[in-house]
Amino acid sequence: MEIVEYVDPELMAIDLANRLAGELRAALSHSGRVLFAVPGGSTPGPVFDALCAAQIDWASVDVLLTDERWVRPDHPRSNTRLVRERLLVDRAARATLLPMYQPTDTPEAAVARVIEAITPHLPIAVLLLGMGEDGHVASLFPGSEGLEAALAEDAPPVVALRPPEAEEPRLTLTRPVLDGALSKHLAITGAAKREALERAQGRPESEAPVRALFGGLTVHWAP
Ligand SMILES: O=C(O)[C@H](O)[C@@H](O)[C@H](O)[C@H](O)COP(=O)(O)O
Repeated sequence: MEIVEYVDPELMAIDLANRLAGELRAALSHSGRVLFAVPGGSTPGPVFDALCAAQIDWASVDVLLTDERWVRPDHPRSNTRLVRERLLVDRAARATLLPMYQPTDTPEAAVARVIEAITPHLPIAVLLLGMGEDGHVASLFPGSEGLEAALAEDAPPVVALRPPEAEEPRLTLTRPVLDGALSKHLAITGAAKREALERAQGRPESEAPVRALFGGLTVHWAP
């Protein structure tokens, strides 16, 4: 794991967007289509704002959420909505958003359809993750029933989880898909997340799921 430190979150967003754009271009130079996986939450918005204007062959990029909150796609907490409003605009409007949501009653009922839709596009070429202060990444929250299965090497690509700490049920990519990304970045801000990352190093994956993805991970941190 490598840690890149920035002076402030604004500079981090710009530098990280440049780096992601460079990696997407490089991936496109030897592949017809590339898969770019991104988190929801509050951290990636400024990165998306910078990245959406990048000169990339966006028409050849498929975008996938690392996880989705089980709310309608027009809900303020929807990650699909975030990506549509902040990333898939400007030049990036030509990218294709793969579904991480289906209009089913429960996330469990959506899993098979989401797996069918995303599997032909794997592996992830470029992965961006966020992290919670509890060490969760994507929606791999400590304390969730089903977490162990989602962290298994042979987990299905997507599972539904109902984390006790989260406001709503989730659909999430699992360890083999996230860890199989060709390039992995984690963006975090603030002292509490930096401490959480350091604490994670000595803890089991079940207590700090971010640990499962430490191999080859580049962490971007700003105070
Ligand atoms: O939908 C989500 O909640 C996520 O994808 C999640 O894994 C997020 O990245 C972290 O919770 C950090 O969230 P913040 O960036 O809002 O702190």
